[in-house]
Amino acid sequence: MAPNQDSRSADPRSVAAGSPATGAPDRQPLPALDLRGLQKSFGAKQAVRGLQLQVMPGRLFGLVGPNGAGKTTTLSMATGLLRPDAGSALILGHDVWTDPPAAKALMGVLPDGVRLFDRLSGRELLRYIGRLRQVPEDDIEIRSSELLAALGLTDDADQLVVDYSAGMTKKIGLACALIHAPRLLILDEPFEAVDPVSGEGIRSILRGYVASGGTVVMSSHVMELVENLCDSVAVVAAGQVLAAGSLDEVRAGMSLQQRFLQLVGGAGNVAVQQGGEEVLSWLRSSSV
Ligand SMILES: Nc1ncnc2c1ncn2[C@@H]1O[C@H](COP(=O)(O)OP(=O)(O)OP(=O)(O)O)[C@@H](O)[C@H]1O
Repeated sequence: MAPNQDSRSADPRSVAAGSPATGAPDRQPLPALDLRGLQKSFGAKQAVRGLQLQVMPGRLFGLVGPNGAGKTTTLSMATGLLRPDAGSALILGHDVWTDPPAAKALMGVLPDGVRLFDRLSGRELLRYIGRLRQVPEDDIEIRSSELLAALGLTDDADQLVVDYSAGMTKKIGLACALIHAPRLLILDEPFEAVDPVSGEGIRSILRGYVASGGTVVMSSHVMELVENLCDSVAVVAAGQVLAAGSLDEVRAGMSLQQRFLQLVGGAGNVAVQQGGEEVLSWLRSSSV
């Protein structure tokens, strides 16, 4: 499904000031996602520390980082689910926190631990979200059927979402994020719990979406997946961006996995040695 082209061309802020040389308007695109100095603490824990990130339109952008790095907290602030302590989040120039209707109309969101109206069937849920997003009734039916088919959910469309498996729940959440053909998709771990066949279907949907002008920002722990799917990436640790740019810039001649371990500090052999001491030695069969 192509992103909503009408709203894109209608956005007056997508045209910058006139060019002094030609008098013609510059077509400098606004970032699809612009995170400026985001901060969030939970008690004494600083989860996100002045995080800066820009994602330009047409990117398939991967956000990677170790557990507890602040990815979900960042994406929650970027999508209006969690209020930042400081900083701002702009979607194609619209501030998520001062102009939520405009910003939210432009994005589709798959949050962490999707909380859906699970007493509806998959098809009913899509109809509900479609209406909420003001999609015309006829389009809702057509889009719902296409999304259910593309995600392998047609046979389960009339089953209650509460009875869906984890992977099916992830897929119906993704369908909900797509139904209004947003211009930016923000997806927290979209491939988690999804089987390989469905995963291929999702990759194909995301590639097609980006090829038609959409932008995807997705978090993942799977480096190979990010490396094969994304064209740009940011490595986040301790609530800050350690590196961001095109995949090749960030990889710097290594695999993404190697570069990730270099940036965040590999813990691969911690079970063998720590300060020269063998740790977890009691787990080794020779010690039993
Ligand atoms: N609601 C909360 N209350 C208290 N602490 C929180 C809360 N949400 C997140 N944190 C803390 O903030 C930090 C960042 O968490 P976050 O979930 O954003 O990390 P993450 O990068 O998404 O991790 P993972 O890869 O494990 O999903 C962690 O230390 C976490 O314990």
